[in-house]
Amino acid sequence: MKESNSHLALDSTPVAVIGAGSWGTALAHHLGRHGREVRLWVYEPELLAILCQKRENTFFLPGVKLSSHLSFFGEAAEAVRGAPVVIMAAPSHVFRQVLGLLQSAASPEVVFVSATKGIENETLLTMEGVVREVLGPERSYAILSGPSFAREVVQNQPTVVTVASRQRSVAKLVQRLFSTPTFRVYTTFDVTGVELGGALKNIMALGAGILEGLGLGANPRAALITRGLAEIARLGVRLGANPMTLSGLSGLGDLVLTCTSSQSRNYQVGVQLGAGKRLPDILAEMKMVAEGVKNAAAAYFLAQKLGVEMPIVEQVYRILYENHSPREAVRILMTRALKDEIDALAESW
Ligand SMILES: NC(=O)c1ccc[n+]([C@@H]2O[C@H](COP(=O)([O-])OP(=O)(O)OC[C@H]3O[C@@H](n4cnc5c(N)ncnc54)[C@H](O)[C@@H]3O)[C@@H](O)[C@H]2O)c1
Ligand SMILES: O=P(O)(O)OC[C@H](O)CO
Repeated sequence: MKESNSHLALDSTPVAVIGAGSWGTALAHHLGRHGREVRLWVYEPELLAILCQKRENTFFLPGVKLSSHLSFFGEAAEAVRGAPVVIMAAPSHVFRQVLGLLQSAASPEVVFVSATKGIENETLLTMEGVVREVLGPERSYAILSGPSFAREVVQNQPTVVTVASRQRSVAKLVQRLFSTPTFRVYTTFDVTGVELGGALKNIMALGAGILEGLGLGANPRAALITRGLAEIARLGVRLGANPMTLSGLSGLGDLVLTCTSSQSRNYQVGVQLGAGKRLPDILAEMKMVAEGVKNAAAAYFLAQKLGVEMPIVEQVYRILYENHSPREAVRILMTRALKDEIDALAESW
């Protein structure tokens, strides 16, 4: 992709955040409290009314008085009109549909930043692919990802993430936009690696939760993180990612975060599955998204299509969609053909 916008600079024009879930709200608040005007698009009309009245996202991030620099919009096209940067924070299964709502209003020069971690089920594309299909191949695009729970970001806990763009000037612009003394942003060119690391760790977090729900200990969790990373790298490298990216913040960093913290929604879903609860019952009680649930199917089919071995993803998929027993899944993983560890790792790295 050509460096067409090396002139990129940030003025005081408001930026848009599309999606007022916990992450979109946290990112908007983060920018707002550092003085940037932010237009936040809200999908639910009831939530829009509450935000306008109380400046609190009672649906997805309750208990936070949002920055006075935020304004709230029910029309996505209105929120993005004139904005130099559009931050997409809609879940991956509606990302394409939401892009369609704002397509005609976004200027051709706008920088799209995805804060979404996922793979589209129907096309097996990450969000970069979806943006290019919907808006055209020449759009400036970046992905912001890494270990970052929304709640901790609003609490100003030190958070370190990565922004990837195929255009260095775009990555630098997004780095400048978000960086503060408590929110540190690294840059990279490796969009594929950053997007796959973020999407695939959600499936591993489901797996770690399942182990916890089964009452298994710390040993299997450490094994799952390590072998999970090997699987992520195997698929990532096959799709052109730099393996070093997968051991960075957006890969290993986010994998460790979500496989070891009950703050992770994916981990929480896994715990309930491991404890014997049925997936439809778990999802019926959740307002928030656990991207790994849909992404397990996308990753499983992507791996099948490419002939990449992903045994943990396969077992998580079978538990979610084929009603397999979590305990049996552990048995299958533990009794696979015995291997040399270095040979097995060398396949992926
Ligand atoms: N929450 C976090 O801590 C966090 C951190 C980093 C990245 N992310 C990623 O951010 C993305 C958004 O997740 P979230 O955690 O903000 O969501 P959330 O679970 O907090 O909220 C659900 C979101 O989905 C939206 N939504 C539901 N149905 C919709 C529809 N039909 N059309 C448009 N929007 C619809 C809701 O409006 C809301 O914004 C995900 O890809 C997630 O992996 C989340
Ligand atoms: O709550 P989760 O599992 O969706 O994880 C949220 C973020 O991706 C953590 O970086």
